[in-house]
Amino acid sequence: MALSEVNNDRGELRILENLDELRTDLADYIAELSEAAVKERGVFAIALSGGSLIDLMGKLCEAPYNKTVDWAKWYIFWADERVVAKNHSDSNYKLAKDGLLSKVPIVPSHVHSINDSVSAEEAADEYMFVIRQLVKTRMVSVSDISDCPKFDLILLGLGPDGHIASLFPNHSALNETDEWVTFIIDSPKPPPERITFTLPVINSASNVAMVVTGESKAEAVHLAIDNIGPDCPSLPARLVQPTKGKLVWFLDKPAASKLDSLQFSE
Ligand SMILES: O=C1O[C@H](COP(=O)(O)O)[C@@H](O)[C@H](O)[C@H]1O
Repeated sequence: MALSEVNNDRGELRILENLDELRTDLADYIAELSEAAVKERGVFAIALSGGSLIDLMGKLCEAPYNKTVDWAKWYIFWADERVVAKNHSDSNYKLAKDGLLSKVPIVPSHVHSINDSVSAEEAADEYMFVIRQLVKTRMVSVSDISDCPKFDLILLGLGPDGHIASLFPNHSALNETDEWVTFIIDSPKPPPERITFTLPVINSASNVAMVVTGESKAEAVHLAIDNIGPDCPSLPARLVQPTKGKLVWFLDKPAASKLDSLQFSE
C-alpha cells in the first residue's frame, strides 16, 4: 500500500514502503490500465523504457497477472532505445525480452522494436514510420489536440541527472517538436547512439508513469517535483506534463527522501 498519495500539479505521488510493495503497486496499476484500454479500444499500446524499470515490472510475470492480463492485446513499444544490436547487453529490447516479454504470452508481431542494423537517424525515422502506420489503423490512438500518437501508457525511469527516456539535460533533443521520434549520437550516458520519443509524444499519452527508486535519484526527484524556482524547467523530468493524460510517480522511500513536503503516515 502506498505510504502517501498526494495530488499536486506534478501528478499523483505514490511513495511505497519498500521495493516489494512498489513492484506490487506497479503491477496492479499496469494491469488495471491494460484492462481498461482493452475494454475501451480492444488493444493496449504500452511504451517501455530500459534501466531499472523492467526488473520493477517483474511481478507481471507472476500469478495472478500472468494469467489475468490479456497479453494478446498488448502492443509493445520503447520510449527510448540504445542503437546497438538486439542481443547486446546495452539493448533495452533485450532487457525487456529477457526480463518480461519472453515470460508472458505476448504476440511476437505486436513487439515493435527498432531496426538495429541501420544508423541512429534511420532507426528513428523507421520507428516513426512504424508508429505512423499503427496510428492509421488505430492500434495506437491519436491525440485530439495534436497529431501525436496517444499511447495508453508510457513508462519512464529517471536518471540521477534528471534524464527521462534518452532526453538528457540541456540537450537539443529536448526542443524537438516536429518529430515523434528523434535520435542522438552524443548521449552523456553510454552508449552514445540512441533514439527517443520526443516530449510532445510523451506528453500526449493517456497515462505516464515515472518509476524511480534509490537514494541516488532523490535529488532529481526533488528537482522534478518540488517548486524550486526558475532554474528547473530544463530538467527533462520536469518537462513531463501530460496535456490531457494522467501522470503518476512510483517512488520508494529513498527516492522520495528529499521531497519538500513529504508527510509519511507512519
Ligand atoms: O539509459 C537509460 O536510463 C534511464 C534510467 O535508467 P535507470 O537504470 O536509472 O532506471 C532509462 O529510463 C532509459 O530507458 C535508459 O535508456
